[in-house]
Amino acid sequence: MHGGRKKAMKVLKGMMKERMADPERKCEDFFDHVIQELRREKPLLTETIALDLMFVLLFASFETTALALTLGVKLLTENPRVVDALTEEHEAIVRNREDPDAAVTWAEYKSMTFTAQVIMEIVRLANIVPGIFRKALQDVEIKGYMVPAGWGIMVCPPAVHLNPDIYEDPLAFNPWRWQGKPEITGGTKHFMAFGGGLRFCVGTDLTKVLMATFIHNLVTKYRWKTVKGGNIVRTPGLGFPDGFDIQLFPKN
Ligand code: HEM
Repeated sequence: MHGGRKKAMKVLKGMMKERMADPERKCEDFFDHVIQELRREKPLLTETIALDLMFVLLFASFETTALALTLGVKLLTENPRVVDALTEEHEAIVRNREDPDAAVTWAEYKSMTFTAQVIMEIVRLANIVPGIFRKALQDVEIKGYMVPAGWGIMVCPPAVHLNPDIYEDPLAFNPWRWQGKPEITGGTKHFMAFGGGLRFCVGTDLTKVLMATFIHNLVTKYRWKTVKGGNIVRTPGLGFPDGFDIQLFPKN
């Protein structure tokens, strides 16, 4: 991770230098907006902070979604019943389209009831973010323990998501456990894969759309088999030390 960060920072630094040197450049993406801010007389951030921000955002958006999908494909591979139910949902969507090759529409996305349950179940088990940090603003007593004001607190979402008192047979990949439950749009005491409160993940809806679109294409267009890897480590973040390679075959 440390080496990876160094390499990514080098690439970002290079990009920043190149873009800063080109005053004619059009504002095309978020990095350009940050650079525009840096060009102002009194910028809100320094170059170092801007680079850290770009790195953290890349990590928070790309790495999280990719990891969740990797674990998702592994869980689907091990649970063919879930793949069957997903295939049914998505093939019905394609059948109801005028143009079967058209892209997923918003209405179609909103109709993916079972897929939404699968995504909840993937992120519950993935526990991509194993710890969330907060600070006690005042003395708080919890179950007889006093947390003094000013102390740092690490909230541990996996302890909630894998608690058998909250989730029956917690290690089982069972999307049906979410059936009929109201949609969770923020963090709750029992679900905090995207954090909660003021710092609730801003990318939640985006990542759900990305995952649903990926699943849609996977189950309507392909079959697949595992080629290698798939072993999981928690250090404490989720990792695949030997990767997870699959081979895709066109469905028809
Ligand atoms: C499976 C995918 C994802 C998971 C599990 C996830 C998880 C989280 C969690 C737990 C937090 C709260 C951290 C805290 O309270 O300290 C968070 C915050 C955040 N996430 Fe995500 N995230 C995901 C995808 C994304 C995506 C796709 C983006 C951006 C496009 C994103 C951007 C952010 C940002 C900017 C914050 C900080 C919000 C703030 O502090 O106000 N995340 N995420």
